[in-house]
Amino acid sequence: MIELKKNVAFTGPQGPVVLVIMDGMGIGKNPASDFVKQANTPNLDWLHENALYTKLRAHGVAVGLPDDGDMGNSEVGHNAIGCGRIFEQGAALIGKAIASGAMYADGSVWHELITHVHDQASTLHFIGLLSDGNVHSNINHLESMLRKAKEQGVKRARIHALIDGRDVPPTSAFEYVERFETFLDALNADGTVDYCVASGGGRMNITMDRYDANWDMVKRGWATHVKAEGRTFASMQEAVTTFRAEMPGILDQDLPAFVIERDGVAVGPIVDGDSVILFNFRGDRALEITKAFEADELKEFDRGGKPDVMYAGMMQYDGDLGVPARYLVTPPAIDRTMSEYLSNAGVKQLAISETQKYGHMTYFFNGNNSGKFATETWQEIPSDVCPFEDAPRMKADEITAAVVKAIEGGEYQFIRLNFPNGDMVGHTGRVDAVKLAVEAVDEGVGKIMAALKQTNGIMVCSADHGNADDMCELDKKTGALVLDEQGNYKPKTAHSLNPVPGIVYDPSGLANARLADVPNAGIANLAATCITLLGFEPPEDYAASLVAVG
Ligand SMILES: O=C(O)[C@@H](CO)OP(=O)(O)O
Ligand SMILES: [Mn+2]
Ligand SMILES: [Mn+2]
Repeated sequence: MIELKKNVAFTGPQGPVVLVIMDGMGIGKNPASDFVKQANTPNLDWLHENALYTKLRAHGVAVGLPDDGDMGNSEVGHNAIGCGRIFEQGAALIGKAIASGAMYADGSVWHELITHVHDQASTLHFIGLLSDGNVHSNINHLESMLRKAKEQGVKRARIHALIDGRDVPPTSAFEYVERFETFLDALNADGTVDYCVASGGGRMNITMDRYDANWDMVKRGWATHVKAEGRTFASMQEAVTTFRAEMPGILDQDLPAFVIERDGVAVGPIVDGDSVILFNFRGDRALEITKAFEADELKEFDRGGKPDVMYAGMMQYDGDLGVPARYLVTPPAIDRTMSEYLSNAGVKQLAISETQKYGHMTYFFNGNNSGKFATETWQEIPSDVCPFEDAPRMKADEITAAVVKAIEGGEYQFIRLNFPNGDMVGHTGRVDAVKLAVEAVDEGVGKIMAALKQTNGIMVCSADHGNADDMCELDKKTGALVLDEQGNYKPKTAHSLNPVPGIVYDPSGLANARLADVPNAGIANLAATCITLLGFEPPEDYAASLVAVG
């Protein structure tokens, strides 16, 4: 059994240690684009001046992504925070499996899927996010697989393309649509194959729901991709153009569903005998559509008959549940998480957030496993199903109230929570709402501080990556706002490459916590920090604690 040693110099605070993750609230480079900075945040400002405060890296190789051009995201961020080490993540592992050819080797799942298509004289389908955001998917992976399929004699492929605008600029669809249609034209040019887009829609409208927040999205995705039911167009280009003309200002992520037809017939319903690859590698938004393909019985919606297909995910999405049954690349083996260590040490732990980020604090935090350790309690506050720019406080007040109650109750020694506001509202690109979102988080932090002061507990406050800190496009060289022809800034909906705060607030001072000298500190250092503040010595191979105590 993995164990923690007690620290003799400091055996833990009287009250709990509370880890606050302010999702998507980093430290911006330009105040004009930084709506964390622009918001009224008396509590965070006070902490900046008076608490232990440092900057932490939360993107690129610091969280296991292929390179420092990759923005952080919730999956890799919470993985790093929860397991205290940096694992090479999905995006990097798939890139390597493709480059080495291991993904396509004889005996691989890929090989099985292709053999199935040959044996059944059927169609190979791909469903996934069409962008190079590298958060949920990468269009390069899709293109590599299509080239390989042609090489291996697959005659018919159909792509069900989800439009992004959330990990890439908000209305950048054509960049990917044009690139992809040109790519397909080249593959089809010699007449030996028939590969085309069959359906699609905005990623926040169909298919990619998470944490059971809104199964209607999956229901719409199923109707679109599998049943080929819905509004029809001759091409993806035509669909996007039409929707934009009909709904001025619509963001790519919200585009309605579309089905592609030729001569009055849908080109690619998914039918018995087909092979289906979900080419998204990240699990949260892949688990529900995977369930729709794999489960014998589904209570969430009526599938109207499930085709008998061979289904695979790009990765295994849930290590505990073993979902999906087939996957192309093995995920990082994230083990010995902080939750497991603390559970073995008998530390009672509470994880809490609202639905939209609930799995971040549980499943992602525990290394993409949905199982709970013995001393853990998980609490979900149901999220509203609404545009979050219209309700930027989201459930911050309810989360705060539950955390304060838990602090005062004295049952838990470690409480971890996620405030989704900065990120979820940040993704809408609506800067006024973002300010209100950040202010709601600041108020929550203030109330948690007050409760910790009463109980002699300690707060560690940070973020998983930036978003609200970078709401406008900035010039890559000068850092100045990029303006359009009318002199308006260009809104950004994606995460940022910015660092995030690492704050330790110890109102009683009993831990005698002081910042340690940790070069290149990142969010992976937060696990050892919490363990240290709880009165234990962190595991030797964990990224070092940001503080020394005792
Ligand atoms: O909404 C999501 O799926 C991602 C962005 O693609 O955001 P986060 O990583 O913060 O969950
Ligand atoms: Mn996040
Ligand atoms: Mn996000």
